[in-house]
Amino acid sequence: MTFSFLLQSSPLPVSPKPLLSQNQYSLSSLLSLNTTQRFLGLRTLSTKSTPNMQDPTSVSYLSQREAAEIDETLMGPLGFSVDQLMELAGLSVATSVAEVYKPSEYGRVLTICGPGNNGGDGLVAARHLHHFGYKPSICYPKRTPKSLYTGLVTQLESLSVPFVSVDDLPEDLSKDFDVIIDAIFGFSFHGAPRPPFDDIIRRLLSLQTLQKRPAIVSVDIPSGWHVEEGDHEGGGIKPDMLVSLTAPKLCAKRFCGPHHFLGGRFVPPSVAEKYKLELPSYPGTSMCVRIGKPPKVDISAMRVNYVSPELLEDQVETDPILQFRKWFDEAVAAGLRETNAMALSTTNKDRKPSSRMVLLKGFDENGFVWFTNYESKKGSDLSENPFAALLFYWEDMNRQVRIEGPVEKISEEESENYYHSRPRGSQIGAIVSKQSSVVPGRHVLYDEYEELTKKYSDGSVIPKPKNWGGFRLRPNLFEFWQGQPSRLHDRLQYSLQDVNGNPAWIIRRLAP
Ligand SMILES: NC(=O)C1=CN([C@@H]2O[C@H](COP(=O)(O)OP(=O)(O)OC[C@H]3O[C@@H](n4cnc5c(N)ncnc54)[C@H](OP(=O)(O)O)[C@@H]3O)[C@@H](O)[C@H]2O)[C@@H](O)CC1
Ligand SMILES: Cc1cc2nc3c(=O)[nH]c(=O)nc-3n(C[C@H](O)[C@H](O)[C@H](O)COP(=O)(O)O)c2cc1C
Ligand SMILES: Cc1ncc(COP(=O)(O)O)c(C=O)c1O
Ligand SMILES: [K+]
Repeated sequence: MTFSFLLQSSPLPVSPKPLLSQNQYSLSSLLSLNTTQRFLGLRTLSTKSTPNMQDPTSVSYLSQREAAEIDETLMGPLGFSVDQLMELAGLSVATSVAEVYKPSEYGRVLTICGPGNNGGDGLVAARHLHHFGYKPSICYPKRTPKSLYTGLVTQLESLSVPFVSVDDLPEDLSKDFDVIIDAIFGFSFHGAPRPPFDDIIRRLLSLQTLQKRPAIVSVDIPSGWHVEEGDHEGGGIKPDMLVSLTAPKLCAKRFCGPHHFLGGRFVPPSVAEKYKLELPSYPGTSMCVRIGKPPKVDISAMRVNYVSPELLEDQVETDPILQFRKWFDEAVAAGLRETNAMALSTTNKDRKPSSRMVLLKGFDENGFVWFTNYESKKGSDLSENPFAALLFYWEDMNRQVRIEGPVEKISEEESENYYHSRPRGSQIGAIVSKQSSVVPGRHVLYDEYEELTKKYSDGSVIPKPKNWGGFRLRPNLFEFWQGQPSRLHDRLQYSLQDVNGNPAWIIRRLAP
């Protein structure tokens, strides 16, 4: 089964999801699942899970001369070719755009390309955006007859990306485009814009008075701005996004739009040292990094309109465990992070509820298993009221699964087996953590951790604490939720009922 999920979302940053192909859930295969999850955790922690926001005051800015010098150094002694740098610069622009403006909402992208390398970056960005699912158009009035540029044009033509002449550009650019990429002038701009770019920049300026207008993304320099002094007279374009390449130029200090990104992940340490460049580190494998504060958002206006395939009664499995397995498989195949993370809700004897995330470590017809400290808050709740609710939310698939039922401890043997399959550090962590109790400070945990690490450095077996082990929830209720437009979601509930003296799963559709 293939999926085409459309998220119509507000323009918030999204994270590229790493792919994995882990597909085992029996208790016997817990070790491999665990390893994959740890690997993912590490990878994604260093990529996008923690937004990499930079303090703009800690970033260095380049003068026009320095920018040109770095360019010459890269393409001279450092052995880069202009094609290479342009490819990486254009890719950075495309990935920055994709971080903020989703193709489902901002598909129609006009790239306006100037005569120099800034224009070349625009051509490359348009090609990548095409492959990312956008519908780019290009306006490239002063073509450079060099093979690098004619090659880029040929590549775009082979993708049927339309080229629009200045005369054919609508006077009002707001109707036909959702994003306009300003790749007109870069750091070699000087003086006042000459035709036809003066008129194009005027059209970009006239957009500013409109309420609904395309987002303007400037490559390296907002075109028309002085490379060092920026929009010092205040009459220039006000881009929504600036993608600085290599390092921000001095004019970027005057950029006050919501999205400032850095791209051009190719600066070698020698260049960074020579020009005393203080630059943010790129997260994970990303080609861009946000500089500056995240944009202010209106929380009340944050919403996603879900668009997904229908979930119909005659398509689902009659056994909810099989249906869960199907959705779990699909979530894993889609590369979702921590597919096995679930919210666990418990109540205490006073009927007060409490929720937290735990990791699912196995499921089958006997139930759903997770591991924890039996003396934790959740452990104490479950001893007072052995019923719980589990909740999975697979955001990228517009899916939610609710599972409810009675809970019991799993056997000591099962807990022992799982405990010893965990990384030794986590085994020691479980001994150190008197989970849910008050700790006077971090050092208390770390001191004991260090001590035990030394004690078990010979590789000997780390004994499982008596109070650590698994719980199993035996489901009597499932609900599979698939988000749909206008909040008319599909909800199929499975409840375990007695039918002629036999337990049977009854499927009912619930109102959204
Ligand atoms: N590591 C790096 O550094 C990397 C740099 N990269 C990219 O290169 C960009 C710099 O490129 P660049 O040097 O080709 O200059 P750029 O600004 O695109 O245009 C110059 C053209 O504009 C023209 N022009 C000038 N003023 C004008 C005016 N008033 N009105 C009209 N035209 C005017 C000028 O003509 P001229 O005045 O010389 O006759 C010339 O044709 C940089 O910003 C970044 O985007 C990345 O690709 C890779 C890594
Ligand atoms: C994604 C995620 C997975 C977690 N998995 C577990 C887990 O499997 N077992 C566990 O004891 N705590 C896990 N935790 C920590 C719990 O959420 C919680 O902080 C801890 O168990 C204490 O909860 P309690 O005081 O309500 O008992 C996880 C946290 C997150 C965010
Ligand atoms: C406190 C605690 N215990 C247990 C787990 C489950 O970890 P593992 O996959 O190593 O069993 C987690 C996971 O986040 C956790 O935070
Ligand atoms: K530009």
